[in-house]
Amino acid sequence: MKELNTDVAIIGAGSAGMAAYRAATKAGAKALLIDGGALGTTCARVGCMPSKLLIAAANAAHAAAPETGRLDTFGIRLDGTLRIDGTAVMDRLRTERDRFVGLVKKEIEQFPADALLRANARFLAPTRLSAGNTLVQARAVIIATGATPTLPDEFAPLGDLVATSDTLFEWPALPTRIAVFGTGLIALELGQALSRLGVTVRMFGKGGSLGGLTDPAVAACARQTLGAEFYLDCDADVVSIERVQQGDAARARIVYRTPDGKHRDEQFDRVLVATGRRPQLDKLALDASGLALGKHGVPLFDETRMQCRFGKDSRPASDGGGDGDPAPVFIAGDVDGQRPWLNEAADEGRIAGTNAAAWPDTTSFERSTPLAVVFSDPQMLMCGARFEALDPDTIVAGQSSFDDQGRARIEQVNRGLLRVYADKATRRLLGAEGIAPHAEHFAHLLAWSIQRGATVDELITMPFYHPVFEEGVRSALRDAMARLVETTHCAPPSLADAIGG
Ligand SMILES: Cc1cc2nc3c(=O)[nH]c(=O)nc-3n(C[C@H](O)[C@H](O)[C@H](O)COP(=O)(O)OP(=O)(O)OC[C@H]3O[C@@H](n4cnc5c(N)ncnc54)[C@H](O)[C@@H]3O)c2cc1C
Ligand SMILES: NC(=O)c1ccc[n+]([C@@H]2O[C@H](COP(=O)([O-])OP(=O)(O)OC[C@H]3O[C@@H](n4cnc5c(N)ncnc54)[C@H](O)[C@@H]3O)[C@@H](O)[C@H]2O)c1
Repeated sequence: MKELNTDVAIIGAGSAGMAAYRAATKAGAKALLIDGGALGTTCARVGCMPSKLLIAAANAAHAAAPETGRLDTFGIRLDGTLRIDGTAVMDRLRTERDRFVGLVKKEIEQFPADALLRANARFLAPTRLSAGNTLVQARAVIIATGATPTLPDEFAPLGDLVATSDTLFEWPALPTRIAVFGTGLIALELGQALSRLGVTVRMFGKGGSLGGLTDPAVAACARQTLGAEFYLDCDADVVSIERVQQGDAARARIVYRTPDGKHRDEQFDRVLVATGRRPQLDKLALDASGLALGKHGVPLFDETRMQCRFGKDSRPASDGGGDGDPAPVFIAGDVDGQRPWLNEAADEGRIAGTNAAAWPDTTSFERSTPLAVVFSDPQMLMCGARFEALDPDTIVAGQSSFDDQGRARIEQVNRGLLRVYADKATRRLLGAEGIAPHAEHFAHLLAWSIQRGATVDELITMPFYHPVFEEGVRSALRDAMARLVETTHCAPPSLADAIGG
C-alpha cells in the first residue's frame, strides 16, 4: 500500500470538489482530489448542460411547428413539412456537451499531476482514507460525492428500456413514445423537451407535487399550462408496469387509470425514471468516520461552515445521538441533500475548502438566498422562502397573471402566474414562486432583492422599462402593496404609494 499525506483530502472531483480544491489551495493548503468515477462533473456530463441543449432543440422545433400556430400568428407561413431529425438532434447535443466536458477536464489537467487520485475513497478513520491501493492521511477531509438517480424496484422488470438522466443523453436517436415517471425538475424539463421534439409523452407523478412548487395557486397554473401540451398526471394511478416482447422489439406496457377514471393500456419504447436523486454515500464507509448522521445517513453539518460533527455516541440523531464536537470533516454539493443546484455546489465547495484549509479556525459564511429555475416553457421560479414554509397569517401574497401581460402577449407567450410574498410587519419581500415566460431573468432580480432585505415599497420605486416581462413583477409588487395597506392599514411611503396605486 502506498501512503500519502496531505492537508486537505477531497472525495469527489465534481463541481463542489473542484471549487473546494481551488479554495483550499488558494488558502495555502496542500490538497488532494480523489475520484473513482467519470471526470467532467455531473453538471457538464449528464446534468445542466445536456438538458439545456435538449431543451434548446425542443424550443426551436416548437417555435416552428405548424401545430403550435406560432409562426402563423405572426403572418409567417412555413410551406412544406417540418421534420425533426432525432439522430441529428442527439448528435449536436453530444458534440456541444463534449465541448463543455472537455473544458472541465482541461481545468483538471492544469492541476499539479499529483493533485488527483483516480480511485473510490472510503473512511478508515475521520481523517484517514483508503483509496484503491493508497492510504491517505489528511488534516481535514471534504465529502463532495454528489447524488445519483433513484431507481425504484417497480422499474426493474423493464431492464434496458429504462433510462435516467445518466443514460438518456447517450440515445442514438429519439424514441417514438415515452412514459416519464416523476414530475420534478428533471421529468418536466426532459419530458416537455421530448414532447416538443415529436415524442408522445405520458408523465406520471406521485403525491401531486410539480417541479418543486409549493404554492397551490402557482402549481395549479403550472399543471394546467404544461398539461395542455402533454399528458400530465401528478398523482397517477398506475396499475401495472411490465416488459413485453413484440417480434424483435421489447416494449414497456403500462396500465393506468386517468384522473377521470378511464382505464388505459399503452406501450412505450422507452421509460424515463426521474423520481429523485439520492446522496452518494454508500461507498464511503461512514461508520468509520465517527460522524453524526441524520436523515438518509447524511452527515449532520453546519450550513454556514459546511462542517460535520462527531456523534456524541453511536445512536442516530433521531435517537438523541449526534451532538458531539465539530469534526475535521466537511461536506459540499448534492451529497448533503440540501440545495441541489450548481451555484450552491460551487458556493459550498468554496466554504468547505476554505474552512478545511484553516481547520480548526473555521469561519461562518453567510449563505445566498435560495434560487431555483426550472427550464420548462414557461419557466418556473422559486426564490427565497418557499410558500409552504411561511406562516400565512404573517404575510401577504401579491400576484400577477401573465395571461394578458403586455410584452408576453406581443411575443405570444402570454401564460403564467407570479406570486410574491411580503412580511406584514417589515414589508420585506421574503419569497416568490411562479411560472412565467423568461422567468430565469426576473428570478434573479427577485432573489437579489430578497437577499438585500428590500421592502415592497423600495422595489416598486425601482425603474421598470416598457414593454418588458419585468412589468409583471411590478404588477405582483403592486398587488402585494395593496394587500399590505388593506391588512395592516399602514400607508406606504408617498412615491411608492403613487406608483402602487
Ligand atoms: C438532469 C439534470 C439537470 C440539472 N440541471 C441543473 C440546472 O439547470 N441548474 C442547476 O443549477 N443545477 C442543475 N442540476 C444540478 C447540478 O448538476 C448539481 O447540483 C451539481 O452538478 C452537483 O455537483 P456535485 O459536485 O455535488 O456533484 P458531482 O458533479 O456529481 O460530483 C461528484 C463526484 O464524486 C465522485 N464520487 C462519488 N463517490 C465517490 C467516492 N466514494 N470516492 C471518490 N469519488 C466519488 C463522482 O465520480 C463525481 O465525480 C441538474 C442535475 C441533473 C441531474
Ligand atoms: N433547472 C434546474 O436547476 C434543475 C434541473 C434538473 C434537475 N435539477 C436538480 O436535480 C434534482 C433531482 O431532480 P428530480 O426531478 O430527479 O427530483 P425531484 O425530487 O425534483 O422530483 C422527483 C419527483 O418524482 C416523484 N416520484 C417519486 N417516486 C415516484 C414514483 N414511483 N412514480 C412517479 N413519481 C415519483 C416525486 O413525487 C417528485 O415529484 C432536483 O432537486 C434539482 O435540484 C435541477
